[in-house]
Order: sequence, then C-alpha cells, then structure tokens
Amino acid sequence: MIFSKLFENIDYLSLIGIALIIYVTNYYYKYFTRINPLPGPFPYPFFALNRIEQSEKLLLSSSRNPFIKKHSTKDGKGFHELGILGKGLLFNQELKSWKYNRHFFTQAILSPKFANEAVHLINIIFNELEGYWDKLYLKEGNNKNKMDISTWFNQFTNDMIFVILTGERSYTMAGYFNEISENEKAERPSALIDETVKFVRAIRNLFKGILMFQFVSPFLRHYFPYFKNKSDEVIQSLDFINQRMDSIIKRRRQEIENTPLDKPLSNDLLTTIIIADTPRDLSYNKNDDKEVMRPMTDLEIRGIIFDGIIAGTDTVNIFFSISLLKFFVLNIIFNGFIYYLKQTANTISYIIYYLANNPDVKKKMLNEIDRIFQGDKTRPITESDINNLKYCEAIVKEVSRIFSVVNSLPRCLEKSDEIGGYQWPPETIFRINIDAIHHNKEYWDEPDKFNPDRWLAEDFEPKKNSFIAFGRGLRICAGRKLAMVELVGLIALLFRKYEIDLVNKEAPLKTYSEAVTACTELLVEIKLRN
Ligand code: HEM
Repeated sequence: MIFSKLFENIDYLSLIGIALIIYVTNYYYKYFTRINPLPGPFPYPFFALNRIEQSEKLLLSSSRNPFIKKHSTKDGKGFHELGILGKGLLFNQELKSWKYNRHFFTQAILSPKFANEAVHLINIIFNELEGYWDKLYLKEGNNKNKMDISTWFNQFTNDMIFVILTGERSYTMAGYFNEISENEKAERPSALIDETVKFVRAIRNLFKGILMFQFVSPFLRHYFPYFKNKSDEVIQSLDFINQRMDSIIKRRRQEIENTPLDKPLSNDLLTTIIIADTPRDLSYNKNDDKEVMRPMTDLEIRGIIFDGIIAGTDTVNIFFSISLLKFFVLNIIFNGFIYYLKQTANTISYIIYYLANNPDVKKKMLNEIDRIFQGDKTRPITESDINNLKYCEAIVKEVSRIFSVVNSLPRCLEKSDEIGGYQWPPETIFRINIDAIHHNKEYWDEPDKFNPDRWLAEDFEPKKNSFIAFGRGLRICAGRKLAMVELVGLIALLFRKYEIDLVNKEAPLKTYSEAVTACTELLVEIKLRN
C-alpha cells in the first residue's frame, strides 16, 4: 500500500535516476573497498590486459596451470540451464572431465590418418563448390560473374567441417545453389538438402543466441517476452541439434559393430573417437591409465563433436572472409579498417580483402602456387602440397595476427590471485585483448603493416605469447592444425584457378561482431585465370 502510494508520485525518469545512483554507489563501494586500487583516472578505474607479461600467468601451458576457467560460476548458470556446462570442451571448466575430453579430441584430430582424410575431403567439397560456380558464374558468354563470396564460404565451411567431424555429408552449398539458381537445381535429393540446411540453421541460431544465456539474467530470459522468445529459439535449436547428433552417433556405432575387425573404417573424427580405446583402436592396451582411457559414452562424444562444429565453422569461414577482404582493401580504407576492427569482421573473406590491395603479396603467393602445381589446375591437392605452401601459410598467420577473428581470450579466477601486479578476488573474469597484443610495437616490427614475409625471415619466432589468434596455454584452440590445413588448402585451390576481385573496393564492409567478428557480405567478381 505504502509502496504503491510512493510510486504514484514518482515518474519513470526519477526511477531510472534512482537506479543509476544505486548502481554507481554500489560500483564505487566495491571499488574503494577492494584489496588494492586500480590504475586509471577517477572516476574510471580501468585495468586493461593489453600486454603479454600481464597475461603470462593465465596462459601457462603447464598442466599445473590452475587457470582453465573461462566464465564465472554466475555466468555459467545459463549454460547449465542449456545443459552444456561441464560437457565437451568449450563450455567445460571441470578440470577432470575437460582433460578427458581434450585428450580424446586431440588424439583423434592429430592422428596422421585424420589429416589425410581432411585433405581428401577438402578436395571433394571444393569440387562440388566449383560445380555450382561453373553453372552460375563461369559459363561462356555469361556476364553474371559477381557473387557474395562470403555466403559461399559460409556454406562451404559448414559442409566441410560437418563431413570432416562426423563422416556424414551436409548439403548447405546445394541448398544455397537451389536458392539462387534461376533454372537448374542441385543433383541432390531435396529432402536431404532441407534436412541439413535446417541442421546448420539450428547451429547458427545457437551460436548467435548462446551469449544471451551468459549475459542476460534468468529473470529476463524467463519472463520478458523479447528475451523469452529468443531463448526459447536457442533451446529448440539445441534440442534439434542434440537429437540429430544422437542419431548420427547411434548409426555410426551400429556401422562399426557390423564391420569385421579386419575391414577398414572411415577416418572422420567421430569414428576415431568411438573406437578410441576399444579393440579396433591401434593403440588399444598401450596405456594403463584406465580412468583416462575408458571409451567415451554417446553423451560425451556428442559434447566434443558439437564443440568442434561450433568452434570450427564460423572461425574458419570468418577467417577466410577476413583474409580475402584484407588482401583487397586494407590500404584503401585504412580508416574504415580501424572502424571495422572495432565493429566487426570475418577470416577467409579477409584473406581476399588483403590480397587485392597488396599486389606484391598476391604475386608472390601466385608464384608459389604455380610452382607447386606446375600449371595443373585440376589435380587434387595433397598433404605434401599443403606442407610446401609456406608463403600461403605465412599469409594465414599474418592475416590472423593483423585481424584476429576472435577478439579476446576470457579467463576466470578460481581463487584470489595476483594478475598484472594487482590482487583480484575469486571469480574475477579477465579478457585478454588479442588485438592490442598483436599490434604492440614492442613485440612486432611495424605492427600495422600487412607483411607475411615476417613469418619467413630466418630464425623468426614471435615473442612468447605475442601471437594468440588461436589462444594459448592449456585451452589453446584444439582445431588449429585442422584450421591451418583447411585455410592453406582453400587458398591454393582457389587462386591456382580463379582470379577474384572486389566489385567495389571502396564500399564499406558489411560485418558484425559477437563472440567472433564476422563478415556478412563480400561482393567479388570471379573469372578463370589465364
Ligand atoms: C581460423 C580458424 C580458427 C580460429 C582463429 C580459432 C580460434 C580459437 C580460439 C581463440 C580459441 C580459444 C583458445 C583459448 O582460450 O586460449 C579456440 C578454442 C577452440 N577451438 Fe578453435 N579456432 C579455429 C578453428 C577451429 C577448428 C577448425 C576447430 C575444430 C574442428 C576448432 C576447435 C576448437 C575447440 C574445440 C576449442 C576449445 C578448446 C578448449 O577449450 O579446450 N577451432 N579456437
């Protein structure tokens, strides 16, 4: 009664004012009662993890590094609600279970058979992509040679990561072809296309909405219509993904059981993980630690394959977009680029972007590609080609240095600790600023210059922890080798045969930034190289 009377006389503006005063008072109360003061002028105490010595402790590679937590217990509640906390790798901060999952993931992804299979699959998926491009843009007399290459890379990386990780095909390139082709349709059953397009859409929904479960309070998510609808969509997407993954895993187990022991199995990640530490595994019985090496359950397998798909799809696609973009436009729109850095961006498109405005780099890259392939524009690329494409590898590294797809590395303190010369309470979250470290003059000569050659200089080794595009320490990207193989392979396959140029070098870049910085559109002109 008293409360309702009180609120009758207060307008909304005053309520906002009161809320603000409470917030600021609480903020400064916490600031002045903290263990030690932070730098930065009053009223903005500010501590930035911009230097390698500040983050060294958090990024130790030793297995005794206690900093494997990436989000606070409070933030983790939303992930718990989704049922992903403590599973797989990305959202797992229970040391024992994370180590166990990481062991299986790493063992499978680093096996020589897997690398070979990945290269084989890149050839197959790229051939399919070329088939669609031939029909749409490269027919003789066809003047429609402009395309949004970023959307194609999106579909390409979806199909590639999916088959590499699960051994099953997805057909999102076919779906996109059907969407934009006026006359022809892809030679794939439409039910299969629809099913995989739906699956990939669910992954994207989940990827986009997952941060809401970290940063938006449960109250808003459960009762505020806008947030409730969004979070219901995320939950539905996750249920759909889980059902599909479960049926893939069951089917594969069945196939493995039905295959005689002396017959080979496929080398995708899923099969390798299912058979790990079973009589089908070549290293069976070599390890006595039965706790670490017991075979994985379906739920555990689902957790790590799911993470591979989530972590591997957008990053690679983005990386390529970013790289392409960087090649093309960096010098022209440097200011735009800075804006772009702050706002948003994507990796494989960024490679293209850079090449266009760095003709010397492009020329060197083409020389290397032509030397390796000797003018053969159709033979499959091999693992040995990829190992020999050192300049292309340097391009990938330089693009990821100058324009990191992932913006920061989070780490959360389990116990009170000293970081960067200050004492911090438990549950403090740090975000290591990747861009600041990659652009620091103390660690890099001319850090703003796009210079792949720096990686090839004799005895060059980046200063410890100064190159962190794939993270560092115990939680370093588990798929970085695969990412490298994919990106170098894709650059070579693309540029040995096609000439690609931006339609409009001065057009502003279309990007968005969330957990990663992504390119939403990259219009290019494509034609066959002479
Ligand atoms: C250009 C491509 C990629 C980039 C830039 C990238 C970058 C990253 C970064 C920055 C992290 C966090 C590392 C840390 O906190 O220290 C990470 C984690 C991870 N990445 Fe990647 N990644 C890429 C591709 C891939 C691919 C292709 C896969 C798998 C197929 C993958 C799987 C993972 C997994 C599973 C984790 C979690 C590791 C853990 O927490 O133990 N990534 N990645």
